[in-house]
Amino acid sequence: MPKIPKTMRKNDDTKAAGKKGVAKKTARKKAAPAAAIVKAVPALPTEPAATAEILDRLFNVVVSRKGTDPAVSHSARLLSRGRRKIAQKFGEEAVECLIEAVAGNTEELIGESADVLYHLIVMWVDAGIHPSDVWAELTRREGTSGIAEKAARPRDPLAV
Ligand SMILES: N=c1c2ncn([C@@H]3O[C@H](COP(=O)(O)OP(=O)(O)OP(=O)(O)O)[C@@H](O)[C@H]3O)c2ncn1[C@@H]1O[C@H](COP(=O)(O)O)[C@@H](O)[C@H]1O
Repeated sequence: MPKIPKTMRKNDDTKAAGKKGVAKKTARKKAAPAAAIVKAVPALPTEPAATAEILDRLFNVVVSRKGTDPAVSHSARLLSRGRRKIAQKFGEEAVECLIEAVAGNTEELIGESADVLYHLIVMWVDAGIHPSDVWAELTRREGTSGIAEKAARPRDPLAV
């Protein structure tokens, strides 16, 4: 076999693959584009992202439960029991929430916060309030400090 100059051997993949180390390098080089494609395709989400959008979704679910079987749906049961019961349940959950906050129980506070939000949404459904009404009010307030807002309120002349 005729002797191949060193410079040519360097560019010959077949030769290079036969050498330990060099073969690995070549393999890595060739695999790179495929790896990049795999990285570029995001994995399909198996469950919805845990964001505040859950509040809108939960509202829609609770609305859909209105008038359905109270034996099957807790929301339907609560809604069928009327405004006073709904408000009472919200109040109970709020108290449980503040108890956990004062006790410094972080995990329990998270759970109770979820209870409060769920019961608040049931209260909105009963009262005919749409979440977007509340989001609009929060947006209107955005950027206004509570201190400034309070100072701008008209003073009650009868206040002591
Ligand atoms: N987020 C909640 C949620 N949070 C709390 N709860 C229920 O709220 C109830 C609170 O328990 P309590 O013992 O305090 O209330 P209670 O059983 O009414 O007790 P009483 O005051 O009547 O004695 C429990 O049954 C909880 O399971 C909830 N029930 C439902 N949801 C959501 O609402 C969706 C629809 O639920 P259903 O309407 O049940 O289909 C569900 O898929 C969830 O996403």
